[in-house]
Amino acid sequence: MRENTRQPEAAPGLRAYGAVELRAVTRRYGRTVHALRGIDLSLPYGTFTAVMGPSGSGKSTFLQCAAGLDRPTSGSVHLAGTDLGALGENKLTALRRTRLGFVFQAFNLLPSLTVEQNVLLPLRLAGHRPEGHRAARVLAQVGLEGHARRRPDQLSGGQQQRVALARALVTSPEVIFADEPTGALDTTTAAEILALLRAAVDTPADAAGPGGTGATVVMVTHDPTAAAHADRVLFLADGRLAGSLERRPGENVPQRADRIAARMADLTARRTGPAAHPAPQAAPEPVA
Ligand SMILES: Nc1ncnc2c1ncn2[C@@H]1O[C@H](COP(=O)(O)OP(=O)(O)OP(=O)(O)O)[C@@H](O)[C@H]1O
Repeated sequence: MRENTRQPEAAPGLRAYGAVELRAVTRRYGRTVHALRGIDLSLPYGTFTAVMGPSGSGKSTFLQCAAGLDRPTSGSVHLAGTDLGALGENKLTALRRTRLGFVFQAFNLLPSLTVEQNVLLPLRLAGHRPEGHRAARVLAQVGLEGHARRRPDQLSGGQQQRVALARALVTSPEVIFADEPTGALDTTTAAEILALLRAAVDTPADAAGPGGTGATVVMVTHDPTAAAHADRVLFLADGRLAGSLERRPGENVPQRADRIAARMADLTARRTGPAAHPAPQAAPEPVA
């Protein structure tokens, strides 16, 4: 079900390229709003990256451009080796449907469809015959065995987000883009969803990446605890990368969340405090 644009499986040199690569990406709205001012990054296969930043810093714009939902004003985006700028709308849509997964804050399930039908929707839209066993596999993966015939309004919020995650996983996507996936959930349920995203990255059996890595996850969040589940947190400020934090070996989620919250507080203070004039120019840490 992959497109021809996909790179050969397990080509050793492929690992030299990221699953998500942005080069000098800018996005302007009209003449005056510079939502992204030149983003360069490479996210390795089988990694979990969180993107944080103050309100208006460009997180959603970044996610939209990285996921091929929006086109940059300048610069290039490569997903798993495919240059999105070289694709017309039809090919871009096909790539999104077959090689990417999406999870949103509002779940975005179709209320009139059963859980199984919702999960199989990406396969249907991609023109494949939906196979019940694939829905059963991903529903088991997210802990929803036995719920296939229910409708979304018969499920809790956490269960609905599990369905959305199963729907994102059903095509074994190379990259999963998540926009505030825990924003509408309580703390315990949020932790469960984050553990499932983490598992999608850590489970080679899902074989989404070349050489059998798990999925690559890119998640926008406001929540330091959610970001603490990622391998790396990227910080955006005023449309630029303003540093990153790496996961430290042996550090637990609360400790990491504290570090992330401190960095966010620092970014926000630079923006709003007396030192915020002129606009912050934090020296970006190099992003591999
Ligand atoms: N369609 C649009 N037209 C004009 N300006 C826009 C549009 N979308 C976003 N912007 C502007 O671009 C900048 C970045 O917005 P973006 O939504 O990417 O930020 P964000 O970090 O996701 O914010 P938030 O955390 O509040 O959701 C903001 O100044 C915003 O007002």
